[in-house]
Order: sequence, then structure tokens, then C-alpha cells
Amino acid sequence: MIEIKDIYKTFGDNDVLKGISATFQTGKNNLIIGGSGSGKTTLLKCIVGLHEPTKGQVFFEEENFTDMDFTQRVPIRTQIGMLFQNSALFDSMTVEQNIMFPLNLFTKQSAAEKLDRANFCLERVNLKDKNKLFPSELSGGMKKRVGIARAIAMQPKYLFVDEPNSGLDPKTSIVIDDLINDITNEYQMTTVVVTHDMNSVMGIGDHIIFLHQGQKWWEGSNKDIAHTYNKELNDFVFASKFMQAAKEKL
Ligand SMILES: Nc1ncnc2c1ncn2[C@@H]1O[C@H](COP(=O)(O)OP(=O)(O)OP(=O)(O)O)[C@@H](O)[C@H]1O
Repeated sequence: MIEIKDIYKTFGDNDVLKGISATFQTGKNNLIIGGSGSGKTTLLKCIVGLHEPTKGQVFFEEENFTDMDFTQRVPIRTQIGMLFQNSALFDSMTVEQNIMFPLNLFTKQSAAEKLDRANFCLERVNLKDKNKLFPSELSGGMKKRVGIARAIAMQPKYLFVDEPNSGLDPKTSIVIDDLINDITNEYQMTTVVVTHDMNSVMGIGDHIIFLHQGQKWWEGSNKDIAHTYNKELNDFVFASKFMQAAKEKL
């Protein structure tokens, strides 16, 4: 479980996050949604420590991550898997080397153990036998899957994903969403996904927070979303005629 309490983030005179509190439960897909510039990625970065909040605190289980120094944070950091936009794979490394990268960095496992783990993760994302390919030889969807394999290599308790579907076709997006959903359930991870993909919201949104102008404007599940009267959320989710028509059938 992750708890964020009254998170503020200011860049210069730009107040991006204005007092956001939320609880992200274990074994759930927690989605952060909102319009462009509403502060989603900034919030994600504040949670994992890539940004320091201007004010407020982040707790992993009962532990106050915000108040820890770099060394104190290491045990929690090693339990965090991340998949950020464009997959961030190392182009000069093979698929296998990419997945083994965190294992090389953070564990004392033998080469054979690391390879075993890489193979297990590759199989889990349906990329068995792609070990020796380089990222340039992969499709966008395959890169995302390698990114997920690398993110779960350390058997993380927490998974953070920023825009998993960007640049993917709708069918491949669903494959990625299903994968995130399945591994979250299987490994009982606390997963936090930033997305503006409505298929993801409706498909895997166990728990959703909607940001508007740097504030938590609405909170609920994908089942609640069709029945909310929150104007800004409705304008955001049901912006297209297609979504409006779908809503009327719900
Ligand atoms: N490192 C930074 N320095 C200064 N301003 C920043 C920085 N990172 C983000 N911002 C500002 O914070 C605001 C929110 O950006 P953020 O990327 O969090 O939004 P977002 O909701 O994720 O948007 P999008 O959906 O377009 O990716 C923007 O005004 C952006 O310019």
C-alpha cells in the first residue's frame, strides 16, 4: 500500500500539484488520469522520489519515504519497478542484457541465476527466445513488454507505469493493459499507472484518481465513472461522441 498525504509541487512560480492525498491499495491497478498538464507525471515522479515534493509526504506501507535520505531509501527503491514513456531501453544492450541490468546493479546473484530470472520474465511477457535481439529490432509493443519484463525482474512490490499505451495501436494497448493487470494480481503489487487512454480506464481502472489543475478532482473506480456528475471528469472522459454514445448504453 502507498499513501500520499497533501502533496504539493511547485516549479518556480508554477504550482503544479496543490495538496493531493490518496491511498493506493496492494493488488490493485491505481490509475492517475487527467488532462494534459494536470500534473500526472509530476505526481508519479514525486511518489517514486524522482522529484522531491515541495510539501507533503509519501508512505510505502508505514514508512515515510519523503523523510528518508538517499541511503535509507535504497531498500524501498529496490522494491520499485518502473516503466516510463518510450520504454527507456538501452539501445546498445540486447533484450536479455536490458532485463538483467537491475539484477546486475542491485543483487549478488550468479550469472546463471540472473539469466534464469531474465528468461522467466521474458516468458511471462510472451517474448520467449527474443533474448539476443536489440531494441531497434523490436516493435513498439514488444519494447513495452521488454520494459515490463525489466520492471518485474527484481520482483517489485510496487510498479509505476507512465503512459503504457502511448504510440501503440488499440489492440496492442489492450495486450499491455492485460499484462499489467495480470501481473498486478499475480504478484500482488501496488501498481500506479498514469494514462489518458480511456480503454485502460474502463478496462483496468480498479481505483482512479482524476487530476484537474493540480488537484484531486474525483476519485472512484471504472464502475463509478459512468454515473458521476462531476462536470470536469465527464468532459474529460466522455469528450468524444463515441464515448458519449457508449455512456448512454451503460
Ligand atoms: N522539471 C520541470 N520543471 C519545470 N516545470 C515542470 C517540470 N516538470 C513538469 N513541469 C510542469 O508541470 C506541469 C505539469 O506537467 P506534467 O508532465 O506533470 O503533466 P501531465 O499531466 O503528465 O501532462 P501530459 O498528459 O501532457 O503528459 C506542466 O506545466 C509542466 O510544464
